[in-house]
Amino acid sequence: MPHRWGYGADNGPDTWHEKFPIANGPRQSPIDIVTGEAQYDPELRPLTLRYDPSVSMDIINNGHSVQVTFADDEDTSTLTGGPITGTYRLKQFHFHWGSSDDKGSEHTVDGKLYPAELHLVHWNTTYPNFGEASSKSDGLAVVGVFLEIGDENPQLQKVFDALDVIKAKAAQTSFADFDPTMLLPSTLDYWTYDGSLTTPPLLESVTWIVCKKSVSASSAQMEKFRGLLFSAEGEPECYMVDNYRPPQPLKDRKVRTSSK
Ligand SMILES: NS(=O)(=O)/N=C1/NCCO1
Ligand SMILES: [Zn+2]
Repeated sequence: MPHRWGYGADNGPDTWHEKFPIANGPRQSPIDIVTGEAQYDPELRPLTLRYDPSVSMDIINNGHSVQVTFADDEDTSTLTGGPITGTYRLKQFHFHWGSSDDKGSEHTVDGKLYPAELHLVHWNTTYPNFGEASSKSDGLAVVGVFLEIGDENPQLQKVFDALDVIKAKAAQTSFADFDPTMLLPSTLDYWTYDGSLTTPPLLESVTWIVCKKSVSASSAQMEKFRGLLFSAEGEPECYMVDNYRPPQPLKDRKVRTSSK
């Protein structure tokens, strides 16, 4: 059985470079966002996120995260504007979280870790599909949203309610009519930089768009993420926690901001 990547001691982020040498590449993600270093760029446009709930399909435990997938054969759920040119289609969203509320996000802000981070993954429609786009330098755009501990989030609750039936790796269930717009913060000011997937194959094809404003989740809701398993049915149970890659070197990159 191949030695699959994960977040454990013997297959975690520090080992990924063995099979994915790009792990030490020039534009890896996530990064620590040093707010004082971010450059305001007046040419950055507002984000336009137009999502159609009718194309949400299912929710799956893929062994690394919980992921909601969307039908992406038409421009029904798209990202335009912001730092990108053209139209990017929503493929899926997923989360990263910690074993406790003091960690879990992938990006950090002035060294601050959030309890979780939502990633909305989009691909550039100048390419035929996600797979092709994922190997191009401008192929993907991921919108990151931080989750903070606060009031219970009724929109997120729909995701949490589905988790009980997808506890083990590879489990999935239908997840129709979900509008991811409801997961977005009230204002869409953002930081942006050129980066990579934060999970293998770590391809350097992502324009990162990290929202400045976070959304809330209650501690009880956060606890529900931690009930998921990295392991499949019949395997020794391994709880899905700390499924985040730590910040990587900024190297020769600048972070821009859409607002002063
Ligand atoms: N955490 S991430 O960079 O969004 N990773 C992925 N992998 C496949 C799609 O998004
Ligand atoms: Zn992610």
